[in-house]
Amino acid sequence: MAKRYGPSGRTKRGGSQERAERNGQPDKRDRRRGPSSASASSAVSAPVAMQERVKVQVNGIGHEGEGVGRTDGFTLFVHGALPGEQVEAQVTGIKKQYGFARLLQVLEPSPQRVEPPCPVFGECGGCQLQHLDYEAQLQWKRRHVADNLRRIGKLHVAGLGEVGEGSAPGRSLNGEEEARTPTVAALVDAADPVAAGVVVHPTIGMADPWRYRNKVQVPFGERDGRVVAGFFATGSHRIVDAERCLIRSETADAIVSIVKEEAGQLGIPAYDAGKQSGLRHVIVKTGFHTGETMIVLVTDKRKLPHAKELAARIVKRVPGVASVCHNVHDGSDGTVMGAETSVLWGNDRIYDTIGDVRFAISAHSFYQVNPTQTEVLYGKALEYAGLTGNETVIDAYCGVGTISLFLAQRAKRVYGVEVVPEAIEDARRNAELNGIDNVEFAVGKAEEVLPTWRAAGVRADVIVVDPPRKGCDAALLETIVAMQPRRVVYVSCNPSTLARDLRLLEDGGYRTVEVQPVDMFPHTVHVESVALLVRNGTDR
Ligand SMILES: C[S@@+](CC[C@H](N)C(=O)[O-])C[C@H]1O[C@@H](n2cnc3c(N)ncnc32)[C@H](O)[C@@H]1O
Repeated sequence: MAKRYGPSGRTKRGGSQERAERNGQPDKRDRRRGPSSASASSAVSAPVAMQERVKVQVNGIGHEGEGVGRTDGFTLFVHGALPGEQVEAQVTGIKKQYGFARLLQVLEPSPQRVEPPCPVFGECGGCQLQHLDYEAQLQWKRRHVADNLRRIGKLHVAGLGEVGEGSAPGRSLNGEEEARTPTVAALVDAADPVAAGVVVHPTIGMADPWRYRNKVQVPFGERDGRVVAGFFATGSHRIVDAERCLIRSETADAIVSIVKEEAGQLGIPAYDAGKQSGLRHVIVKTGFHTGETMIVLVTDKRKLPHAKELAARIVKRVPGVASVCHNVHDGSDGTVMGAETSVLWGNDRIYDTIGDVRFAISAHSFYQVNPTQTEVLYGKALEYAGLTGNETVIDAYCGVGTISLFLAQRAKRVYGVEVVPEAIEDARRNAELNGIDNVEFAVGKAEEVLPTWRAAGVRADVIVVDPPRKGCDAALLETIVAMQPRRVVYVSCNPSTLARDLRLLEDGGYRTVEVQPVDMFPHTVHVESVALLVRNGTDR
């Protein structure tokens, strides 16, 4: 008889489900998560009723890591269920085209189901896939990228058939499908690579996919006169008190406990939304290669009582602390830090290296959070750029210049553009720190700055883009097409906007040669990838 898994606290409902139940209206995200657009226009009357217990055959993974399955042909989203499983679930929300259900028990478990090692998995909003074997996570991420390229980008993906063929949207790659997928080497060596289609490589995972984050942001609060610190429960601002997190370092775990303890002893209050006064977040950043640590204490008021004493006590107990800062954030805009930061102890920045390049990291700097995989990702971007030392390269969306400086070591000249002025200050400082003088940074929107560079006579051989989740502005893509670089390297944290943008570039005369997914965020649904495009008529 099949082993039965109880729902436990680990299979709690997700945020969008709660939202949908609250207001009875599909919000934007709910609409996005519906079944395939092909059937979206025809209303289907649901064959299930609220609270009904149903059997669901699960065949996919949704945007929030939930199982996507069917009962009587009706699509249900079930948190905690996995592809290939049959589960019993209770219907908790019904829309025209789909519904939500709470997992009651797994009747036929997937062979890829594993026991999540974290005791708060499902309750915490941080990880979504700990119950799926790591190899299977990597396979799903590859498939997810390929599906997006095919469905949204209308690209011919090597080995995965044409649009409309094969798997349903969101369907996971199971072992059988993986076995049918031709090997990458076979595809790359194919006599006609254009006809073979875009090669989506197997996701590059981590040898040890735990404790990988170099930055954590821990919310602090008060409940029943007690300080709580941990993470926000899925889809809410309720803080779940937790001392350990398996994707942050043990040092970060220890630091958070120490701050909690010392602040308690000094009588420093934690943030209480009603009273709005006290310690709101503790941020810990660590240089992976240097071991240097920065601790940022975020409060809602300018005054942090016993601030220096607290900093001194932390430094005494934590080896490797190079900086303790105080940041004031009195808003409720959903961001963690405000604009004002002062140093309580040590320096205003720490240092780390990526490859041979040294970077200064301040309290505000954006810096990739998985240092091991960042080297893999940037290494791929560098390989795809195909530099010989004679090229002019543009790095759009350059942040603090990480990719720009990485590329500058192999290019004639690199131009970086970024919209945040402080990031460009950091980028210039980082160039100086490394004695790199063949880079030029500009503040502004990439879609506005690139046309001015073009007008000024800049001719790019390679353009690298690394946009935020919403992808590239269409005006930027048009400028790229007009500038006709030999290669475009697209680094993306969102496969759907990647696919949309690749379509525009393909229509503008580029060919997507290959895409490499890199697992920057193990145990989450996030997928990072880097794509190589070449101008039609050029060899890769
Ligand atoms: C995913 S990050 C990449 C940063 C950098 N490449 C790295 O790896 O550290 C995207 C960056 O694009 C910047 N950005 C957002 N919109 C922009 C725009 N329209 N033009 C230029 N930069 C933009 C953000 O501030 C952010 O630094």
